[in-house]
Amino acid sequence: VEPISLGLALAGVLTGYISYPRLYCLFAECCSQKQSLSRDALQKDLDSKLFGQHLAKKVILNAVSGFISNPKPKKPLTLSLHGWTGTGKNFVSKIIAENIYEGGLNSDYVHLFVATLHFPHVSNITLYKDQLQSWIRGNVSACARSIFIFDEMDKMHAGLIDAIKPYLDYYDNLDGVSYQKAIFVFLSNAGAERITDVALDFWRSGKQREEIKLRDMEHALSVSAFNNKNMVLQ
Ligand SMILES: Nc1ncnc2c1ncn2[C@@H]1O[C@H](COP(=O)(O)OP(=O)(O)OP(=O)(O)O)[C@@H](O)[C@H]1O
Repeated sequence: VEPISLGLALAGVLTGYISYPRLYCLFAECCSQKQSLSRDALQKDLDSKLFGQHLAKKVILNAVSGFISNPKPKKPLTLSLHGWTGTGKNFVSKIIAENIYEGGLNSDYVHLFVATLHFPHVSNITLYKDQLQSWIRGNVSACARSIFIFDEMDKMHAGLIDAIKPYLDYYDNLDGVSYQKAIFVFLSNAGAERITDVALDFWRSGKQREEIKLRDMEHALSVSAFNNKNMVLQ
């Protein structure tokens, strides 16, 4: 094969690879890869991996699959998961991430922040706030379907929570960026005592754990939220 013909053929393949996104996405992770999510696959994952969390399973399945299948959501999806340590909050976030991006938590489009690790010093709050806002803005500009997971929300400075709040609202765009397809997951131990109290009350009255309804928890959590400035649900 002549060098010129070979060069032209290679250039043609390269141009096709770069300009035809689906081809490119066969070899590299793409933001648009999983614009649709399999509800059945998510349900199967939740059923087979997550135990004892019937309420979380149901809410997460409906919220995540409904949100991803909506081509024009009015606001980002915000999930706030509460419970004692070791109840599966990080675990379920990983399941959600894996069902949206093949790389799961390692995906370029999934961002995990741990309050005590990433924002440890109260004296640096202004700096953290600027960095966090530009991180969110930059990543959503690059990929509208970005996922942000905030662990230890109950230990996060209230000023930083305020910095995130504008992105969770019904804005078409903020400074030229639309956040409506993004997903924010907040993990917190706040409200855990109330959740345990409700479960204990059900157990004491001889009821099954699965009989606990979302409204039983919502009431308990709203009381907790009212008394805790770091609860996102407020
Ligand atoms: N409901 C559950 N079903 C199945 N496995 C679970 C469940 N809860 C916890 N696990 C297991 O325990 C491990 C630790 O749980 P995980 O890190 O998700 O807890 P957490 O609620 O995020 O705790 P923390 O508040 O300390 O961050 C998980 O990786 C998983 O293997």
